Formats: sequence, structure tokens, C-alpha cells
Amino acid sequence: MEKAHRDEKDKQQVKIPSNESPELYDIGQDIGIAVNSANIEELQKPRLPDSEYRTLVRSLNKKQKDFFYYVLHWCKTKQEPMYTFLTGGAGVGKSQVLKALYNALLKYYSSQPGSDPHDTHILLMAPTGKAAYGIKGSTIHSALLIPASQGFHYKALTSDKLNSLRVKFRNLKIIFIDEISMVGNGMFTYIDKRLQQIMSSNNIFGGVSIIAVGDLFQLKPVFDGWIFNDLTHDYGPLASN
Ligand SMILES: Nc1ncnc2c1ncn2[C@@H]1O[C@H](COP(=O)(O)OP(=O)(O)OP(=O)(O)O)[C@@H](O)[C@H]1O
Repeated sequence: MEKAHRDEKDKQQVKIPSNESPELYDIGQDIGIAVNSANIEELQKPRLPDSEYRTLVRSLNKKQKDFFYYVLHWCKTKQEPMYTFLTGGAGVGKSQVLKALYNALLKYYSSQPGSDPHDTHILLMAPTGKAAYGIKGSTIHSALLIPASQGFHYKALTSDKLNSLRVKFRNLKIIFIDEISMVGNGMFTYIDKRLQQIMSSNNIFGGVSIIAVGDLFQLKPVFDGWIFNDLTHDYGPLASN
């Protein structure tokens, strides 16, 4: 009887609200355990209901709206990838903009002729499980199958993993990387190489747009250099737009 009571109490303590997608929280990244496989089915998140989305966009202030429409317009009108940094101090509303943009782009890409609902057009990633959970996204390691705790020497994907990511990302257009201050230059270079491999392209980041979100005055990378230090790659084109 007492044991049953204890079990029930334990269950209550680990209970996660049903709308929070607990499977997205990858504790391995926070405690340093390697990720072996990505749950690539989980990469596409459901869209907000239309009324909630409209309320969210209406709530954006002038600066937030400027950025929101700038990215949206680019994605709708230009063929070339965009590389942009959304920054600002803690609590200025970066996550709100990210959420609004994610939903706007999801709506746009899924309404394109021939769009397949299984395609991942947009990826939301963050360097740690906690940060990924905050944006209901994935960790960089799990989304791109990057082995943890093995340094940044590039390890090419085996053909079976590569094939499954190629299928999933064949129409990948844009990646949001939150908490960019915690992404070091080693990891940034790794992301670039991984995307080139997945997209079979020699273009930077495999030709996928990158929106980095964060505040470089916040947390710095662990076991890696600042993103702007000692880059072994020439990321000059990233500064052009
Ligand atoms: N335009 C806005 N109008 C009203 N409230 C807003 C607006 N933008 C953001 N907020 C609110 O401000 C708070 C902080 O916003 P948010 O989490 O998006 O900031 P942030 O820049 O991502 O912060 P951090 O860098 O700490 O992650 C939230 O409660 C959010 O709902």
C-alpha cells in the first residue's frame, strides 16, 4: 500500500504537461551523453491555430515586426539563402519573433503547390536540450546527427543515416539556431559541413538559410571558441545580408 502510494507520488513528480512534448527534451545533451539517433519524425512541429497565430503577430512591436516581415519577404521572393542574426538583450522578445516566423513560414511552405506534409522545410535548433525544449525544437546534435563529446573533427554520416536525412531534408529551406552565443566556431563549422553533406552541395550550409538568434553577451560556448574567433572556414558570404 505504502509502495503504491510512493509510486504514485513519483509519477506525479515527473509529470510533464500534456501539451509540452516531453520527447523533445534531450537530457543527454545537458549531461554529456552521446546521441545515437535522431527522431527525425519529430522535427516538424504542429502549427499554431490561426487565431493564436494572428494574435501573436499582432502583439509584435515595431522592431519585432520589421524583422518578421523582412525574413518573410525574403523567403517568399528570393531564391538565394539568407543569413541573419536576430539579437537583443534577455527578455526583449526574440523567442516571440522566432515563434511567429516559424509559424508564418510553416504556413507559407506548406501551402506551396506540390508541398508534401512530411517534408521538413524549417528546422528549429538549439545547442542544449534545455534551450531546445524552450523553443519546442531539437538539439543541434540530434537534428543533424552530430556525435556528442567527440570534438569537432568532421565525421561523415554513414549511408543509411545520410539517406534518411536526405529524404527528410530534401526541401529544407531555413534553420533557426537559438542561443547562438553557446554555439562555438567548431560546432558552427560542423553544422556547415553536415548540411553540405546532407544537401549534396558545396555551398555554405548546403544552401540552407540560417537565422541565428541570441545575445552574444549571454552564455558562452562550452569547450569551444567564440563563434567569431579563429574560423577555419571563410564565412565572408554570411556577412552579405
Ligand atoms: N511585443 C511584445 N508585447 C508584449 N509582450 C512581449 C512582446 N514580446 C515579448 N513579450 C514578452 O516578453 C517576455 C520575454 O520575451 P521572450 O522570451 O521572447 O524574450 P527573449 O528575448 O527570447 O528572452 P531570452 O533572451 O531571455 O530568451 C515574454 O513573456 C513575452 O511574452
